[in-house]
Amino acid sequence: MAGRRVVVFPSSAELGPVLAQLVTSRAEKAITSHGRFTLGLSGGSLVSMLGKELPALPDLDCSKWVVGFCDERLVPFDDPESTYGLYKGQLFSKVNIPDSGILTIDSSLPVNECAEDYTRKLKEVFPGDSFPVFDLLLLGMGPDGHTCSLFPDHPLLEETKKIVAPISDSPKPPPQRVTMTFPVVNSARCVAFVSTGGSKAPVLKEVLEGREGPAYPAARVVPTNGELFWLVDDPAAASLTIQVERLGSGAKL
Ligand SMILES: O=C1O[C@H](COP(=O)(O)O)[C@@H](O)[C@H](O)[C@H]1O
Repeated sequence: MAGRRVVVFPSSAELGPVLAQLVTSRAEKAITSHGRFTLGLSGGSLVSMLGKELPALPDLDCSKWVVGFCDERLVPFDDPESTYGLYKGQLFSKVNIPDSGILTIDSSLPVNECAEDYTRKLKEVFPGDSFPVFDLLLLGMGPDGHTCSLFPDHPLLEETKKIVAPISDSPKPPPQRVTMTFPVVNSARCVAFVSTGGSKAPVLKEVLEGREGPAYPAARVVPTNGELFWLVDDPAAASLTIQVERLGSGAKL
């Protein structure tokens, strides 16, 4: 791992613009080095933050972006729980990512086939790699320490072969989902968690400062060769005792 950076902002209002800057700086670097930018998106609170910050950037050009989903809920795209559906309304409709560059699940399939179909789509985009190497993955973390749809104590935490796994018993609704596995997450060139709000404070402390017993899913995100950022706000960071960086909205990562 290139080193973990824990960066604390006064609030999500200051965090958002720096997250957008991180995305565009890694996009520029990737396009210069290999002609395209591969980005994995998570759902939850990230959707509205990215939907607010990215379209507001002047001259944002997403024509060379390829976007996948770190996890997705198996519901129709017009269901309010659909991560793709939410991004479509709040982000994709406002920026110029080509439709062919948005890797969606086929939500009409049963969950196992949906995971296989999404695996095939990822393999087409990353031919030759045993696990896809995304330029940037944006992750969230639930108050239970889950990330993607990798939940505490679930057998999927031990998955080492699959790129995408189905889950039918998600403790957080909806129960059927597909998720990238840890080998994919930990192969990325850069991973950034975004965690805001006081409800995340207890688990953030456990994840970043360690605890007895099995590691929370979010604590298992340790990119083999990539960068790892934790971008958090003051309420989420309230219980931390480790050294952190404190930045404001004009910062560059
Ligand atoms: O269910 C999910 O939750 C996590 C965390 O969401 P947040 O709203 O607490 O940030 C999210 O990262 C994941 O993509 C989603 O499916």
